[in-house]
Amino acid sequence: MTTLLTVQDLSRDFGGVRAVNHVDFEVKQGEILALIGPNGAGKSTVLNMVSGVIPPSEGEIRFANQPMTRVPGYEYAKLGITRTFQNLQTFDDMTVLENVMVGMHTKTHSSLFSCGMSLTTARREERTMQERAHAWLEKVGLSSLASSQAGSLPYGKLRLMEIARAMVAEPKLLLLDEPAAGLNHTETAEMSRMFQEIRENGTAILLVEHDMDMIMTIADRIVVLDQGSKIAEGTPREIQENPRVIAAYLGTEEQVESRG
Ligand SMILES: Nc1ncnc2c1ncn2[C@@H]1O[C@H](COP(=O)(O)OP(=O)(O)OP(=O)(O)O)[C@@H](O)[C@H]1O
Repeated sequence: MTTLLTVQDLSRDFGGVRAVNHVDFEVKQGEILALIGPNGAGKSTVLNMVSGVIPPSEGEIRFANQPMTRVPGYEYAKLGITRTFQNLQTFDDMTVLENVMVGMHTKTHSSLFSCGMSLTTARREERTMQERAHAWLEKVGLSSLASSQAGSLPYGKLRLMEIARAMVAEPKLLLLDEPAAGLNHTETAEMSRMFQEIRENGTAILLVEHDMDMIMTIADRIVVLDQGSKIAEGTPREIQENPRVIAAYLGTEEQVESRG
């Protein structure tokens, strides 16, 4: 499988705190890679660097063989990386459809006035955008709520809306920060199925998540961080059996053994 994303020797300091410490991993085309670890392990910081929200202190990020360190954050969607956030980033006063269409601004031409586009072309582009947004709303099961105000939607549905918004840009790599947070069991299972479908359609996923059932069901590979450093990498089965990972989650190895 071709490598899509390469993270090499990546570190990030916040003042005197080293949040991420010399981390390496790769995401291959069309795979789901999960980034897990106890609270404060550095997962969101890695995701924020990979999505261009914050720069690394050291190290390199390459996407489709291109160094990303100097690429501004707003260019990422155009290059094929989109993301969702741990804390929802929605526009409550806009409709669900409009919220999803926001994800397509990088795919369309600039405004009618700035580029002198003809009205017919602009209308055609708007129609195409609407059709694509509707198609994604259907895939995430929100078609019937397209005209509802986003602010009126329950939390679980807003999470689905965010995924539709990230997917309308047709990314090669989708970054997800705790997509199952606050969802019930049924919603999490539905979301897991959707991620598998997204992978089958060729988009790779880098996922930060605490829900181990979801991770173990959908991840092809897992990278484990603890206190900023990578402590393990492997298949879900390898990770479940790794003593260093068990120790990081539950305390010391001795404690784990004594629990029997
Ligand atoms: N903007 C910031 N300023 C200062 N310290 C920060 C900042 N962001 C993160 N940190 C620190 O960096 C470390 C890693 O945080 P990060 O949020 O990346 O961990 P995480 O693995 O995503 O945790 P969680 O699972 O609790 O979300 C923590 O010690 C955190 O307090």
